[in-house]
Amino acid sequence: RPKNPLNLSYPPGPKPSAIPFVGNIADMPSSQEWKTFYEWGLVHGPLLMIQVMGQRMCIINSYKVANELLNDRSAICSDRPAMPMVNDLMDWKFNMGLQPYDSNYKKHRRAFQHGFNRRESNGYQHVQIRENTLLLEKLLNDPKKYGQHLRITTGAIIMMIGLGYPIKENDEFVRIAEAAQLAMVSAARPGAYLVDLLPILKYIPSWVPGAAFQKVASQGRALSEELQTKPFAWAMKQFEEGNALPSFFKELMDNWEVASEDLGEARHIIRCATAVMYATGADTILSSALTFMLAMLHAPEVQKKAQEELDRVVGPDRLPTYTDQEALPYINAIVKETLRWELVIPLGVPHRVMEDDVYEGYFIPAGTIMIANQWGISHDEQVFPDPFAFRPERFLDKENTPPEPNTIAFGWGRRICPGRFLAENSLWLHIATMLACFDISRVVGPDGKEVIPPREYTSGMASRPLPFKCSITPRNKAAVEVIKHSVASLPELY
Ligand code: HEM
Repeated sequence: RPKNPLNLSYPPGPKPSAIPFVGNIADMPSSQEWKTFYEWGLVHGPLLMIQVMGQRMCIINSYKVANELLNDRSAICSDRPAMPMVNDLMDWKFNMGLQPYDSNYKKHRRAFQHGFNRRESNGYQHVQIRENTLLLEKLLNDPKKYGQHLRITTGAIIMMIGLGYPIKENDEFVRIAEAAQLAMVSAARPGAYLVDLLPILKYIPSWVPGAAFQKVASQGRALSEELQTKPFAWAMKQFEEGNALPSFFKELMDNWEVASEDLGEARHIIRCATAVMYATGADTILSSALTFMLAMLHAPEVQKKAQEELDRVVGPDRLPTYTDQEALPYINAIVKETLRWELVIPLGVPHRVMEDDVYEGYFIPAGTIMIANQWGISHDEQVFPDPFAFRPERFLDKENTPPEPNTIAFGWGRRICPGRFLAENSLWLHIATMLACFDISRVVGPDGKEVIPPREYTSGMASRPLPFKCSITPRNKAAVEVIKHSVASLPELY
């Protein structure tokens, strides 16, 4: 087929190097890529193209363009780039999020959609309520360790929903999942490892000087193996003994045909899906919950307003819960603003175009990698005026409603995050109950002044705030009583 038959121009972008082939490699940022890509957008426009070692990549910095390319043309834009470092060397092929858009992927996706559609996701609210109530108690007793408590809570929620597994202190499965996830996200940054650009490198043994990635890869591979086998073996045993609690795993085992007509294949898909579930679910929810805490230190007036709403609608005698959702518009707006203000996956997960395409007169050849700069899109001041401020009010303006941040933060088209309903449920409950019970405030520094922690985030495919100090104190006696009473009324076991 003739390439670019009409000789159209490619989308604009920063000028490539004069050295043939290397393209824009020298321009590629090594951290916080989304900020550089956002600045490029201001110079070159909402759709730009770069080229690195012969690989073309489009970077999208606008909601409209992302919708038109990644949602409306999802049928030709849902493939993933080959990521040899992660997929082959670290053996993350089990992760449907990284699989090419083919019939195998579609089976994995179907299992996930079945397990986490809106109705199924709401069916796990009792898990979120229980673990969240236990979190409030921990924060009452030991608020300084909030980061650690939150991590354990999100891990506990995911393990229970995914596998029906109650985590223990220093839990082995949590350790495996966290270590594997960390290895994966740091390797999956666009261009983090040269091997993704030069796939031939994957055949170089690890003792060759400069081939450090081989060592990283072999550690990653061992973790991936543990992640796929150990928790699954535990869950299978429970299932076979008839002791399995309701979970994503059990739902799929009971209805395995949704994954495949063939039992052997269905089991394989279920094993992969449960491993993916806790590899993708815990860290992402944790990151958004931490962003909320950080935002409260930046926008104390928001916290006051939210607490007024909670006092008026819910009152001092009980915790807010899911049935209050509709009556709490300001809390709902905070959840939206949390998803917009800082992004859990700032550059999304890259898509890959499967057929030549033309957009607004520009040529986009098949094989181009499409990166939606979700951070940049969420900070487009044409769409979200005063984008760096944490201002939930923007979602309450009936005349001028901006796009819903959950249509940005969770990605696009046929690849949109299948865990989004579950994630939003967790984040909502966390935000509503934290604001009902606690004042989240700045600590006072040695100079007697309040410290506002900077908005500093880790680099990598998934991003979260760097550790920051904050003070978490019960709002009043009633809040302490409500927490204690709620914990006491929890059933002893699931
Ligand atoms: C605040 C929390 C979360 C955020 C912001 C988030 C965001 C995302 C994004 C941006 C993508 C890529 C979509 C695309 O390619 O355009 C994605 C994919 C995915 N997410 Fe999430 N996610 C979150 C929580 C979860 C949870 C709780 C689960 C599991 C229950 C989950 C499972 C997945 C899976 C399996 C994929 C791959 C989908 C595919 O390639 O078809 N995520 N997520």
